[in-house]
Amino acid sequence: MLSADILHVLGQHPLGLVFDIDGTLSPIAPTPDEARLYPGTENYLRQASQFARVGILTGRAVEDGARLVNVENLTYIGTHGLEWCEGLPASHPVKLLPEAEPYIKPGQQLLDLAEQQLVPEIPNLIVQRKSIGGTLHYRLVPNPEQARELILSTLREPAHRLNMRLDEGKRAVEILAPLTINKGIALRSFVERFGLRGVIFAGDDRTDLNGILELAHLRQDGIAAHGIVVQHPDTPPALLEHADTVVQGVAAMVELLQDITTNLSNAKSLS
Ligand SMILES: O=P(O)(O)OC[C@H]1O[C@H](O[C@H]2O[C@H](CO)[C@@H](O)[C@H](O)[C@H]2O)[C@H](O)[C@@H](O)[C@@H]1O
Repeated sequence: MLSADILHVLGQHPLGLVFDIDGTLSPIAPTPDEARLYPGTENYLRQASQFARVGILTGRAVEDGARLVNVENLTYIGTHGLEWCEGLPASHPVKLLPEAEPYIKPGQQLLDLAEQQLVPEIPNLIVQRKSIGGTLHYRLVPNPEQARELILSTLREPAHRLNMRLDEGKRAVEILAPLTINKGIALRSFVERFGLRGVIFAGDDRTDLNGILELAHLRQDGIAAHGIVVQHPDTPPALLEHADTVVQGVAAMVELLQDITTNLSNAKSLS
């Protein structure tokens, strides 16, 4: 059953629904390429897009996130807010924010360095390249904690020199542009771009905290906003603290998405 607050948000027009992918709509998989949407998710997203603006807000590159979701007529926002695509990239242009462009080359240099120095040393390390920077995945390496330390110690100085930023994700080190753009700023841009009066955002990890925190600012601006956190054993406590709704795992998140879609569809048929 949907809470009164979610029902209130769903009653707003125009309405936005924004989702993280990994850990939210897709269970965490051993490698990024093995990740799949939870069964049924594509259909619910497709249905929801008939009644609301649906956004996919991910740390993956747009091309990669869109390959995984593969639903037309959604807004794909990738690389933690740096690239946007209105629809699937096969038929719509991917736009990189202009302020991110100076960081393409330094990001490539750091990833080249990782491939030269870290890949030969760390068995099963995955280097995932994005338009800006990328991610080093150490989930499958024999000694993950040792690998994490080696990655950070090898890249810290070059990252500083090249004016890039390192951060950490789930069994991963992220190479990022030193920009203040994050999922919170991207979420606000999405709301403003479509003049939304209501928005629901769902996420599960530390990069999603910026999105969840931005909802309070949107509420101050008169937008009905609701944050859903998908809880896993390693969910950062700050996310749970600021959530409006907490669901247990991806299956429960997709069940909630189904309820939201059904509600929107019923409301439409009554109007
Ligand atoms: O901030 P997010 O939008 O959640 O993106 C963070 C990273 O998510 C993906 O990696 C994670 O999921 C993989 C598939 O389940 C898993 O194998 C990996 O260990 C996780 O870190 C994605 O591949 C990265 O590009 C994102 O940066």
